[in-house]
Amino acid sequence: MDALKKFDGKYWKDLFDSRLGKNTWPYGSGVWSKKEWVLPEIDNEDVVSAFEGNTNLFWAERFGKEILGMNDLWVKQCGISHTGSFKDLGMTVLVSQANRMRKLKKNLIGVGCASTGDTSAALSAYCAAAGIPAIIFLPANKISIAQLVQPIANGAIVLSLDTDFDGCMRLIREVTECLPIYLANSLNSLRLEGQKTAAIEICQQFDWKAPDWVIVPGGNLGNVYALYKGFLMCRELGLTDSIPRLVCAQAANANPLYLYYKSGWNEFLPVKASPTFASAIQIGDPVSIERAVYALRNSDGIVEEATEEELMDASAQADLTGMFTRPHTGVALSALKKLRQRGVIASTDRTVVVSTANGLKFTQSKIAYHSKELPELQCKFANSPVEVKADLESVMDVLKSRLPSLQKKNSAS
Ligand SMILES: N[C@@H](CCOP(=O)(O)O)C(=O)O
Repeated sequence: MDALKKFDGKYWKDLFDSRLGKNTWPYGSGVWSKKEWVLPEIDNEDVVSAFEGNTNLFWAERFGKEILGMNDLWVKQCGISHTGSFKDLGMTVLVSQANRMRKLKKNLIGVGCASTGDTSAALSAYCAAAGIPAIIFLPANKISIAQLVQPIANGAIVLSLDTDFDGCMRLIREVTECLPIYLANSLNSLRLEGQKTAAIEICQQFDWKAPDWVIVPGGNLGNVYALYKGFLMCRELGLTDSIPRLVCAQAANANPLYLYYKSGWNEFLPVKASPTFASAIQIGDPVSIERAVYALRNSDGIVEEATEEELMDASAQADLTGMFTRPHTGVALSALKKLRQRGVIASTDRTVVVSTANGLKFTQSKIAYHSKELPELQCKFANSPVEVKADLESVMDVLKSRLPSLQKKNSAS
C-alpha cells in the first residue's frame, strides 16, 4: 500500500475511471490456506470472468421519498451479474487464482465451499467455465430451488447434508485440511479482494464521493469487511475524503452479530440460527466475525436486526416502488427504516443499501407472501392475482374496483 501512495488521487481516479467494469484488476494480495498456493501475480489469460459491465446503482426515489422521507437513497444492485449475487465479484478473483495454480501444476484437485446458495452458484459457474471440479456442501432443504439448481446445472459435486450452514462450514474446513481442495468461502482473502470492488464502484458512481451510510445484510460477514476495505482503500489513495458509516443488518432469527453489538462488543456467542426467509444469512457462527467487528468499529458502524414480518414487508414495499428485492434486501431496508425512525439517519443523508442478490432467486417465498400463504405473517403489502371470468363485463368490474381514476369517472357520470 505504501508504494502505491506516491500517486495522487487524480492518478487513481483516472485509472479506475478507465478500467472499472473491464475486470482487469485486482487479482493480488493474500491467499488463505496452504503456503504453496500463494502466487504473486496473475496473468490475464488465467482470468475466469463473465462480466463486462459494472453492477448497478438504482436511485430508490419513491421508496426514499414516500416511505422514508429521504431524498438521496440508493440501492446497489449486486444481483445483476452472472449468477445473480455479489459473490460473483469475489469468485472471479478466486477461481482465476485457482486456475493459475492448476496451470502451474500445483497440487489442487478442486475448489470447495459450504454455502447457503449464492457462494455455491458463483463457485460452480466459474469452476465450470475453467474446467475445475467444484465441491459444494449445502444444508439439505434450507436453500431456495433457484439456488439449488445453479450448482447442479453447472456440473458441480453437490453434497446435500443433513445439517445447517454452520455444520457444512465445519465439514468443508475439515475436508480442505486433509485434501488439496482450495477453500472458496470468505475466509479466503481473494474473495474479499473481489468483493471490495463494489465499494470502489459506489465511490466512482458518486463521482468519487463516499456516501454517508452503507447498509448491508450480514450472515457469514465477509462482505461488510470487504466493503470497508474498499472504502478504506479509496480514502487512503486520495480518491475520496471519507468512509461511510456501515450498518450490518441481520435477521432476528440469525443474529449473533447483533447480540454481540448490543452487549457493547463484550462477548461473542455463536447462536443456533432459526429458519428465516432470508435463508442465505441463516448463519449462527459466522467465520468473519472478527473482521466484521473491525470494520464496524472503525467506521462508527451500527448493527440492526429485522423480524420475519419486518423483512418480508420491507421487501414487498420496495418491490411496489419498482425494485424486485429478495428477503435479504428486506432485512437491510428494515434496518434503514428503524434508523430513520430513531433519527439516526437524516433525511438528506446519502445512503446506499446493498442488494446482495437477485430477487428471482426467491420467488417461492415472494409468491407465498403475495398469496397470503404465510399464516404467521399479516402480509400487509400482498398483491394477489385476481381470478376472473374471461368476459368483458367481469374484467371491467375488476378494473373499476382497482383503478381509482375509473371510480372517480363513474361517480361523476
Ligand atoms: N451466504 C453465503 C454463505 C457463505 O458465505 P461466504 O461469503 O463465506 O462464502 C452463501 O451464499 O453461501
